[in-house]
Amino acid sequence: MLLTLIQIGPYMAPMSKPTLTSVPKIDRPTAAAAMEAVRTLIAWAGDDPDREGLRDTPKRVINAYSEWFRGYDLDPAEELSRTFEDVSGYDDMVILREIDVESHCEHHMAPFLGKAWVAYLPTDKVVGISKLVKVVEVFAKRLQTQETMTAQIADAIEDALKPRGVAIMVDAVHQCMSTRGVHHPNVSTITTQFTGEFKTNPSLQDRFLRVVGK
Ligand SMILES: Nc1nc2c(ncn2[C@@H]2O[C@H](COP(=O)(O)OP(=O)(O)OP(=O)(O)O)[C@@H](O)[C@H]2O)c(=O)[nH]1
Ligand SMILES: [Zn+2]
Repeated sequence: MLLTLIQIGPYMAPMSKPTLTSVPKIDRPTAAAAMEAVRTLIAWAGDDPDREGLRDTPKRVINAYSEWFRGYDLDPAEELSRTFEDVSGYDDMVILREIDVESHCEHHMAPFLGKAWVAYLPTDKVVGISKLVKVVEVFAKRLQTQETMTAQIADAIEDALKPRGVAIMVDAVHQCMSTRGVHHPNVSTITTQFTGEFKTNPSLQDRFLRVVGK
């Protein structure tokens, strides 16, 4: 699956065919223009952007955006570039449980919050376990669908480590469904992506799912 890119406004430059994990190349507007856009949204919501309590809000919002969307400036391949080969023949799956996921849906820009489980079957090398958490972060800190994010995490690990297989599960609650729209706060969404032996070997897939406990 490839990212669908829609040509919008003056910020989108012509680009080459994207890969699953690439980001659009755009000319970013200035901080001043972004803060002006926040003032417009405040007024559109019905409040006065010059009111004392709201005067610093545009600055706070763009600072918050820099945190929530910092994944556009991060490269998953770089996070996974340092590997270790001396693992004394260890060749079974490595699983990271319950990695916190804080992302934003690309449809409403509302948070979706949950957990990710990341597993891979090493070939001749392993990667530092914190780097796998960082890969989840790279993709979570972008505007996402849960399906795309799940596939991108698997793809980045596949590309970098060439493992015998990758298994990813994400379980998250979307605030666009809990605080608006259908208002169902107790629904969570589960997505999975299996590659290699996790896809072809049902008993390996079962072991992963038992660890996850779903
Ligand atoms: N598949 C998928 N859908 C998502 C995700 N995040 C949000 N959505 C859905 O995106 C859809 C957008 O639907 P639209 O009809 O275009 O927008 P809307 O009128 O705001 O829809 P409602 O949320 O149903 O009010 C909604 O059904 C959301 O629940 C996601 O990660 N994956
Ligand atoms: Zn949404």
